[in-house]
Amino acid sequence: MASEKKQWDSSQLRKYDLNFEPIPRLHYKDPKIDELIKANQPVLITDSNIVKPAREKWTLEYLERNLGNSGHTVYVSRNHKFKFYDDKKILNKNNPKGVEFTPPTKRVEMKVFEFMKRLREWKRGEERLYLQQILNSTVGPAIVEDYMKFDWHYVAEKKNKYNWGELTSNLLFISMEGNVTPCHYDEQQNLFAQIQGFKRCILFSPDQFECLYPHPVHHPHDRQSMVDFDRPDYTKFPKFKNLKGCETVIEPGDVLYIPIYWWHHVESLMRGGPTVTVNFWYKAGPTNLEYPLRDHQKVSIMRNVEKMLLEVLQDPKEVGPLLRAMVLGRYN
Ligand SMILES: O=C(O)C(=O)C[C@H](CCCc1ccccc1)C(=O)O
Ligand SMILES: [Zn+2]
Repeated sequence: MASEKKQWDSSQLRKYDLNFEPIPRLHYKDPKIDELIKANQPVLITDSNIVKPAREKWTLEYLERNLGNSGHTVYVSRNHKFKFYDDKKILNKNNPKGVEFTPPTKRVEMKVFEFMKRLREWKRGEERLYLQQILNSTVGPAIVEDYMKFDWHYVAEKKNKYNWGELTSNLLFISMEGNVTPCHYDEQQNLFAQIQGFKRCILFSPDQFECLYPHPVHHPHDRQSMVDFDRPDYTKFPKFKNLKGCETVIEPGDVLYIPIYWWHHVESLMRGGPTVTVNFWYKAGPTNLEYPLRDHQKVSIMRNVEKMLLEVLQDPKEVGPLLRAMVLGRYN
């Protein structure tokens, strides 16, 4: 059969000093999908109807007409990176225990027609925009109607089979081509449904924690890697060169399972046009402690130790010295 025209090529992927295994791509009826999800392994699910109505209708024009007239959350960046930060951890007058921090991106409320205008008129080199909006009652009725027609039976079946917690939110992402969400992990299970355009997703398992150097838990960039993938500082982060990951390029109609605590770097392909994604975030299900512990459970334990130490020491500057005093020369 005529070879399918490849819809993108490797020149559209950013170059990193790393190489990756491919993430398995399986048809949504393939039972191997369940084995992988049960084992908390990433898998790309193709040809599903999970977000079928969106696949059929959510063009940028349709979204502009139907996303509703309230302001939407848009991040603005002077470069291609949109490193997420948690406002609640920034030092300010009503948060004296916060951290001195200059946000790398601006967050603004923007009407959808203004966002779309900026998208259409954007020239390379100008500041970039990234709309990241929770799908809730503020969106127009047509969007709500399409949302109700997602294949909720399929996602409910997965949720129950793996005893995930409840669905916390669906976020809508509308990104300019070339935008990057730097490497981070979330404490939620994630079904990541691609609607328009192509996104390259690079994933690392929780056991790569030592190679990715996350910011301290109390930092606004909690859960984000400190390593700049574009210019890694191998002196500060020597283990970054041992990093092992897997990657895939998701296409419209694909759904990527991003397991809880798995690191992920996401980029909208360069010169690939705007991208539209909807994610499904689920809380972790109840976990009974079984031994040997899973790697993501150790990450959760480390987080709790950092939180507890900050709680009792009060001063973030004392946490490092105490941990070093406790382990150096004793536990190594
Ligand atoms: O769905 C996910 O988990 C992603 O990381 C998708 C990612 C945008 C995420 C922005 C963000 C990062 C951290 C906390 C809250 C929001 C993308 O697609 O660019
Ligand atoms: Zn994420």
